[in-house]
Amino acid sequence: MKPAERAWGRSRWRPPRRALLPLQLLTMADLETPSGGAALLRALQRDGLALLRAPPPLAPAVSRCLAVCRDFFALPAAEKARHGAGPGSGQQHGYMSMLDDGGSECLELKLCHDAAFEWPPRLQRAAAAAVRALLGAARRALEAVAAALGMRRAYVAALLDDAGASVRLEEASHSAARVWCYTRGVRSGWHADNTLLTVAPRGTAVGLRCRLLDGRRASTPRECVYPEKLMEPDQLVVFAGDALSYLSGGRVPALVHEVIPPVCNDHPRLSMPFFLRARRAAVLEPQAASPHITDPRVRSLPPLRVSDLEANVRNVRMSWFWKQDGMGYYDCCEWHPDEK
Ligand SMILES: O=C(O)CCC(=O)C(=O)O
Ligand SMILES: [Fe+2]
Repeated sequence: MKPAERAWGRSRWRPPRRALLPLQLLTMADLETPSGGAALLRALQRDGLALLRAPPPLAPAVSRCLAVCRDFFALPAAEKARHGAGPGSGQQHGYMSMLDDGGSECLELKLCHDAAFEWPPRLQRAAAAAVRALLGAARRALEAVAAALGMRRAYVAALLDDAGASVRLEEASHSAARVWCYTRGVRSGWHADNTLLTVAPRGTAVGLRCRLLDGRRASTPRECVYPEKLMEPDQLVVFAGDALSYLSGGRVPALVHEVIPPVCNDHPRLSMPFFLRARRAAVLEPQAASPHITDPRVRSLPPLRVSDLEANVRNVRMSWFWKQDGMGYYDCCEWHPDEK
């Protein structure tokens, strides 16, 4: 043993855990302070993602929801199909099977469902607790980032109108959790989410792979990170999607990521990312959000309806100047089938 190692072994001092992480780790209390918000923004800009220690009720609520969902996914296909609601004003939600092409299936659990949606038995209460906890954390993270960006608080709040279930669905925020079941171990494909922010507890197995931003070209594993390898059960990974990226005029990049689920049909990987989205009818206006921005490229960004961003009309999500920098970070991105 070398002397330095012996000294280390005797010392009672241990480096703080966050020093071991290549990723920024924040608490909910950090988000209440300007320096915490600035640290989250810096991490989203530098790495593309950050870790957030969630409030104590979150982890048990998510585990309970995943346990009920696991039972649901084990049901016969015809029974599961009864709990899907096709695209409509509230968008597709409930059960969706992509087993034939993507090898996965999921339950999209929204805050507001349209009348066609029938909850799977036992799921509603477990899902509501988990979704509410994830929504709370995601909103706090968004408020903190928006404040650090100097965005108008009232503008951002108005994008997220989560009024009760009786509202018109087009006018309601369609934030949602997706419980994914990667039944056949097929990779999801690289993509950026269409969200303002995505927050996700770790899945039941490691599978999420993210392109680190300063890696830029993501062709080698060294430039990617599997955040779930670093995460504790009470932590969330937080990253931006294209809606926040647009609203910030590219100051916050949307994280490029994919899922490489383990191939194990008996114990498929389950995950529960939460997508914080604006109302579908809302219009994203970078200048209105941040009137102090003088960059002419940002000032010339036209207002963009959330539903157009989500439908990726005329490939709008690849047209923005910060995606044209030639560095390849956004290369090879695919859109989810329901976003085409
Ligand atoms: O399953 C996961 O961990 C993430 C899924 C994902 O990236 C998505 O639904 O957009
Ligand atoms: Fe995603």
